[in-house]
Amino acid sequence: MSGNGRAGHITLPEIDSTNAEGFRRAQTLAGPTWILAGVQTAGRGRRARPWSSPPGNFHGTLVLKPTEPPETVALRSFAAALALRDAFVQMTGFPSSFTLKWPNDVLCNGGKIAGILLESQGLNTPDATLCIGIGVNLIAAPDAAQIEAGAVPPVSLLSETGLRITPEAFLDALAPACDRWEATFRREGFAPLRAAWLAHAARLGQPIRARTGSQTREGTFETIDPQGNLVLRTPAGTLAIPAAEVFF
Ligand SMILES: O=C(O)CCCC[C@@H]1SC[C@@H]2NC(=O)N[C@@H]21
Repeated sequence: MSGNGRAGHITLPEIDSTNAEGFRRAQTLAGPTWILAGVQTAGRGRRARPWSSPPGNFHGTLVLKPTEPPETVALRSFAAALALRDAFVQMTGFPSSFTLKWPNDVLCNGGKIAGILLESQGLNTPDATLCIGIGVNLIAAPDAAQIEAGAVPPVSLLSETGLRITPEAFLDALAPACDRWEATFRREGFAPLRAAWLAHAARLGQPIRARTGSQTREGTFETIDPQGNLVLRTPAGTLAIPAAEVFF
């Protein structure tokens, strides 16, 4: 997602979190930069969950300096999900295996293979930083016992396809895919990303549950709207939900 040419790469053997490192380095970086780590000792997931980060899996962060307002910056999670799916399809040749789960998980044969954590600081200021953190279970998935009841079970690329892909080889596919979706987003806005995302959405038109705080709503997954909200048709009416945990 460099926008103006290829992003730089920094590879580290071990770090607490590539997102944390992205923020520490942000003001020293000349332009968009990938930070790749062999191991994370404090990998973080969405909703303050830990992210299992063993050697052989992909743990990387793309550090950007966005100039747009927060609601536009947030839409880059869809660009990242689409880029991830493109990279998986390129590496495996199995397009039908990879689907997208709102807001920003990538599934393989219905199991969670990758997650995205967008974190930002100082948006709307000259020091604005966006860290797009991406974790991919290339060779190992966390134990299903560690996962919340009802959540999509984790899988690895190795378990699902038999392919052993290194993190470096994965980045070679992912970085250009991110650049392509970033260029599309800048040129044409969210509409083409929304259309592509919906074309690969898991459970579209089907019943799902969306948990926001202590409230869980059941309904039909209608679409995502032009702001990226989940649109859920419920007996009480149609809701546009900006943030939730989705269960199938
Ligand atoms: O909860 C999720 O699904 C998102 C997981 C994101 C994990 C990645 S691994 C690289 C980057 N660094 C982190 O600490 N987290 C993200």
